[in-house]
Amino acid sequence: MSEKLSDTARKTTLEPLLENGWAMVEGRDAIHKTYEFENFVEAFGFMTRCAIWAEKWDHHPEWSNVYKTVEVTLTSHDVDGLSSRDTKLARKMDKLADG
Ligand SMILES: C[C@H](O)[C@H](O)[C@H]1CNC2=NC(N)=NC(=O)C2=N1
Repeated sequence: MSEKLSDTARKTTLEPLLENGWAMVEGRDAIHKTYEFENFVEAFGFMTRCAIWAEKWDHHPEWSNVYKTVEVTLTSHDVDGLSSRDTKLARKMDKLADG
């Protein structure tokens, strides 16, 4: 359990993500990103690496995969909105997607 992101945290931790391919989801306090990979194995490998961190941090993405595309939505269900667990997981996912 944590708290919804404060206005200050939205400026310091959310904005950099919004400049790096993440976007607010319409009608929800949630962020979304579409990752494109070379092929299915790269996409599924990314999901496997993310899943290990998600489980370790007990924070789980809403996501789907079609061939080499992975769609990710992050929000914190327990606070019904964005928390620092979402920005932390988003940064990790961006790192894992890079290599
Ligand atoms: C009991 C357990 O800690 C909760 O169900 C966790 C698990 N993973 C979660 N993931 C996300 N995205 N939001 C949550 O509120 C959440 N809660």
